[in-house]
Amino acid sequence: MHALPPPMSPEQAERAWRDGLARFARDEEPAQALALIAAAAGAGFAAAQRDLGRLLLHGVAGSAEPEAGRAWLARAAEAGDAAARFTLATLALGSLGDAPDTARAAELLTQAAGAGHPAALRGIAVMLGRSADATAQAHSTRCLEAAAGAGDPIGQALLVERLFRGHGCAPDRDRAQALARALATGSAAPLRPPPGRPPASTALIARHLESALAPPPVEARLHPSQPRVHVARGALSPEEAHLLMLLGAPHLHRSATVDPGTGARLEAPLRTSHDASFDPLIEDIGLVAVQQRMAAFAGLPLGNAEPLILLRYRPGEEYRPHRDYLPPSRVVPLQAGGAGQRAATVIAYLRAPAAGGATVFPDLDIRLPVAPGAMLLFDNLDAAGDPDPRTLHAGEPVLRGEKWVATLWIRQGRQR
Ligand SMILES: O=C(O)CCC(=O)C(=O)O
Ligand SMILES: [Fe+2]
Repeated sequence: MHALPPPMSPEQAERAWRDGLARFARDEEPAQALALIAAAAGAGFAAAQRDLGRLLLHGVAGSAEPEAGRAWLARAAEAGDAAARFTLATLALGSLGDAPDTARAAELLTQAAGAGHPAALRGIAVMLGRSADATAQAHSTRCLEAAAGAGDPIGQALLVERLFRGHGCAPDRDRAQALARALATGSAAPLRPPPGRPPASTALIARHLESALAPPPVEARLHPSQPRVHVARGALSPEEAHLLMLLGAPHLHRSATVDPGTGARLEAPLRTSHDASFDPLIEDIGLVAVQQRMAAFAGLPLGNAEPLILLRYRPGEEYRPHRDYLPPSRVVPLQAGGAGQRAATVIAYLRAPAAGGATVFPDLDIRLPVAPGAMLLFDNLDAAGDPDPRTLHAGEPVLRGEKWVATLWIRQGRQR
């Protein structure tokens, strides 16, 4: 008979959890580190349950075990852990390809925000900030103030912009500048502390989440029949565009293409931009909502999408004429249980350069200048589901300023 391990006291559990995290931070003995955190989780320590859940979800010390990960996160959330609630909210919104459950996401977000969780407060702020309604705007600014006050650097950067432009609040350039200076020097700025209760009701948040996931109305059908080339304007709020840039900027690197023969990474003149890929596991409500909206615009589930890619073009940089569908050697067909071809591409335009950078389709005689906040959808396959060579397209060289976009390549079948 196996002897059961002796029960852990809460103090011992906390010590095991901290020890496990420290070992991860030092990059030593991940299996032992995981075992320590698992022991603390088993003893009922909520923070350890949350971290174990996230480690299993990410597959950090072994292969990913998403179901077990979710179960541990649920236990931590039940015990009141705000960060676990926030992680579950991003999952409920469908970051990993589940059908979105906005009511559940709103409930979890409200709870996490009520406990002062910075990213939850920021997520609510960005969602409510999409609305022109004055009450929603006021709630939104309060949440952003609270996120910034709780030390969230992205919330602080968004708040600077809001104060500067007077979006959702009175413009206050002095305070915006003081805050920007304080952030640049890393000193603590005078900010409002996080709230002791939820800053907006669950019902209000659920309503705004619902509309944030809905497909934007098509404004122009530049090619109405297959392959569709459709445009929606004002599909992203300026704050959402800024959020994507802030989240991805630290991870930008020189774009590369893949050699179709060898699969090797090539820094080719085809694509001279910088890019960053958003791992679907990144926990951010605004990031999930934008991706859901992009997928909905294409009429395909987000679960079929590859990771969203952020692209930045500086003067002289371009994406020369290319097609987005993959060489047949890199496609596992649907019938073989794979995700199939890249059925559609959705591009979200985040920032316009001062000159240049239009997206063009030479064979369809289409030219789309960059309009921040717009989304472009095009099919890559013909009506029979085969690659359509007429989808040849390019990002023209940027002449002045910077062009930022985010591209979602969506497969025929489940990818996430
Ligand atoms: O930047 C552009 O205008 C086009 C981008 C593009 O073609 C892509 O990301 O696949
Ligand atoms: Fe492309």
